[in-house]
Amino acid sequence: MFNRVNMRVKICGITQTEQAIAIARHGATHLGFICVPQSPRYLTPAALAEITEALDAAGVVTKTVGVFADASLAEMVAIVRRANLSHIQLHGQETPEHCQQLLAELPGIFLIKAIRVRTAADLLRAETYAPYVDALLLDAYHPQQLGGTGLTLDWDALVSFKPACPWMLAGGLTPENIPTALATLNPDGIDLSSGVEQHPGVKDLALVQHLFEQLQPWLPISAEV
Ligand SMILES: O=C(O)c1ccccc1N[C@@H]1O[C@H](COP(=O)(O)O)[C@@H](O)[C@H]1O
Repeated sequence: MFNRVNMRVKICGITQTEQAIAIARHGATHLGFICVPQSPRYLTPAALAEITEALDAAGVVTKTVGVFADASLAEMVAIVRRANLSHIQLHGQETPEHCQQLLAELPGIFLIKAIRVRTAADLLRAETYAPYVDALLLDAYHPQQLGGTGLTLDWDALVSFKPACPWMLAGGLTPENIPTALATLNPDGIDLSSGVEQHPGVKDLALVQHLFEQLQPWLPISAEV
């Protein structure tokens, strides 16, 4: 078993202040907030800003990730500024050109491009984003849902995925399957949502604690990028 340093651990789909604080204290390096109105985990900009202000007030140091899907540049800029987010995750059909426009508008933002993987061609497409983003994220494909599906990727099909930037594994990760996922692959980070949830938007803090127990062999973790 390898001992991974600089592992990023993102817990996504958080909607409650107390849970955000607790999850960061468990060791999450990145907290994800869904800014996609169709999602059952959607947070209004006001509710998101309330949570990030509470994190600051509690002295919690963590990266805050706004998850968007095909949102307008103006909307993303407004929400990032209002909630003082450190990261944006693009989970829709955004192109490398969109990534460049976003970085020009928000210099200093950390940009994660999510690719929903169906075929090997999607992995090649993912690599074309590497010059324009800080990290890639691979998620499972679902025909009707953009994310938070609980579906896992075919990890064996990802073993040769070595993009020219850090990458994070998502899609159906749970405290139980995370050791196998990390032993199979060598991602720079992991991202969990429904696998540590009671129901959409409400996390199960016992599962979050179990996750970090399972991650002990891969610690220390790092919030870089
Ligand atoms: O979680 C959502 O509702 C969501 C909606 C729209 C875009 C992305 C969304 N979530 C992303 O899904 C993956 C993980 O999902 P899971 O662990 O399989 O439940 C993660 O990248 C979230 O950011």
